[in-house]
Amino acid sequence: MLEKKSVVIAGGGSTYTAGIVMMLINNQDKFPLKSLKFYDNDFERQKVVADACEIIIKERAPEIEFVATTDPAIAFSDVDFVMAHIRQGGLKMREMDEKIPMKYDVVGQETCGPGGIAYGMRSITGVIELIDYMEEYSPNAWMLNYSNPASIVAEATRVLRPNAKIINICDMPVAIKQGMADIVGLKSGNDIVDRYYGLNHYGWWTEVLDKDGNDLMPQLKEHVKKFGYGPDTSKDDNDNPLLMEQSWVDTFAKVKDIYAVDPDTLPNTYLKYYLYPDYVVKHTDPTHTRANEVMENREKNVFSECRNITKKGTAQDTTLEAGEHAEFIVQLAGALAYNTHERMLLIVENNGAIANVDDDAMVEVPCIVSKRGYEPLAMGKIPTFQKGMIEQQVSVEKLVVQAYIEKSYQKLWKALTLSATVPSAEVAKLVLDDLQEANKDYWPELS
Ligand SMILES: NC(=O)c1ccc[n+]([C@@H]2O[C@H](COP(=O)([O-])OP(=O)(O)OC[C@H]3O[C@@H](n4cnc5c(N)ncnc54)[C@H](O)[C@@H]3O)[C@@H](O)[C@H]2O)c1
Ligand SMILES: O=P(O)(O)OC[C@H]1O[C@H](O[C@H]2[C@H](O)[C@@H](O)[C@@H](O)O[C@@H]2CO)[C@H](O)[C@@H](O)[C@@H]1O
Ligand SMILES: [Mn+2]
Repeated sequence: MLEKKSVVIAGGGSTYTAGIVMMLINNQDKFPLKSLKFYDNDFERQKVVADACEIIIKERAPEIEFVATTDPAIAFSDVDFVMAHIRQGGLKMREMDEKIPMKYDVVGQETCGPGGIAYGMRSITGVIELIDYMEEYSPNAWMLNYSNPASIVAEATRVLRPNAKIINICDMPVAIKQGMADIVGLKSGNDIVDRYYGLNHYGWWTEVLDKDGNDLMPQLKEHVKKFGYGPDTSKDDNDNPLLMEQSWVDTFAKVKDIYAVDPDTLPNTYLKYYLYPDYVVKHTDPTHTRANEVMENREKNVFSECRNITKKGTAQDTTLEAGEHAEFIVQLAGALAYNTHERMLLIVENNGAIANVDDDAMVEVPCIVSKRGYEPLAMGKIPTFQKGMIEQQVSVEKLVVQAYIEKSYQKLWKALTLSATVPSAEVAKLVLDDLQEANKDYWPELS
């Protein structure tokens, strides 16, 4: 009989909250809950999701105590896990992050390049606040953090709260592994055992095996060479839900060109922003970016379905469902709670995991997760190409965090200048000045 746990979801009004609730409910045999709380700093937004989730819980797992609140003392008391996914500034500020760089023909992206840097400068404040609430009200709890940009958030928490029990995570490798499983005919990404190294949204696979130890890389490389992580276009058998959206279809297909640069490894999709920034700019509509698509699709759909459930008073035929994103965070909580020793990709302090990268870099590598926390696996020495890229990007992320702490315009300018997505210091300054103006309600005042 497993001991029941209590969870607070921070960012209760997120478009991902309902999916995590569905996953938690479906996993009551593996991760039983005593209580589930929602916390958000926007009462109205959270209420839409909370009202629907209250109905879902009453219908499917009425034994779980449910509370939604904007009061940190209520939210963070007596919990074992904080599952965090806040978006400081909301999707409206994401739109700014994406559109401002595009004015100067620079990649406009949520987590990469100047947009990611701008978002990082907003997120640090919010995530540090959540850590402080957790440490005040439930000092033994773990925070499992999805809030982006995960690399910059991870570096900030390493520096500002070095002893905090926070694990920063990303679902992109999880989604890619599901894509790999589809390519080789395995059921799930969980059937894959991998070796991977890099930073968040910036990494490479060196080994992909099945559970019997068979090497899947040759088959995957044959596929990726032709189709990236997209489906074989000669067949009509794609059922990956992510590939229902054209922008993700394009991203998965572009992996073909990322792979061509280093055919010894298999890449993370996000490397396209650093290796092909000119292509990305050329293929982005500066007046209608991904933030617009998310507001018009995922946000609209989730919120209208939640309102629908509340209006009907039942969720019996709901379209809300749990995906890989929810599966990963619930699986991680289960591994920490019940000592499963599962192998998972986490964003952790390097300390030798990548032998020829600085110890204090926040890297993404496979870890063994148990009641004691996580133990990173040694990935050994990496080649010159990846080492050079990683050192450049780690420096960008460190400069952002230093700029935040020291309130330094100069350091932030250096961070943008050093990003592989930005062509010159001059362009970096133009983009930075516009981002600073747009973020004046969120960033520390820089001088
Ligand atoms: N790490 C990953 O791989 C991964 C995957 C998917 C989403 N995400 C991240 O998850 C987050 C949520 O994404 P979304 O599209 O659902 O965003 P969203 O805007 O729909 O939801 C975020 C919620 O956080 C709340 N919020 C913002 N600042 C807050 C604060 N300081 N304290 C408490 N609540 C706060 C907002 O009111 C909102 O309800 C984003 O940071 C996104 O980038 C990360
Ligand atoms: O543009 P968005 O908001 O749709 O996505 C941005 C996020 O993209 C990645 O997450 C994917 C994930 O890989 C996939 O499994 C599924 O859950 O969709 C997610 C996006 O909707 C990325 O890892 C995140 O960091 C981004 O925020
Ligand atoms: Mn991610």
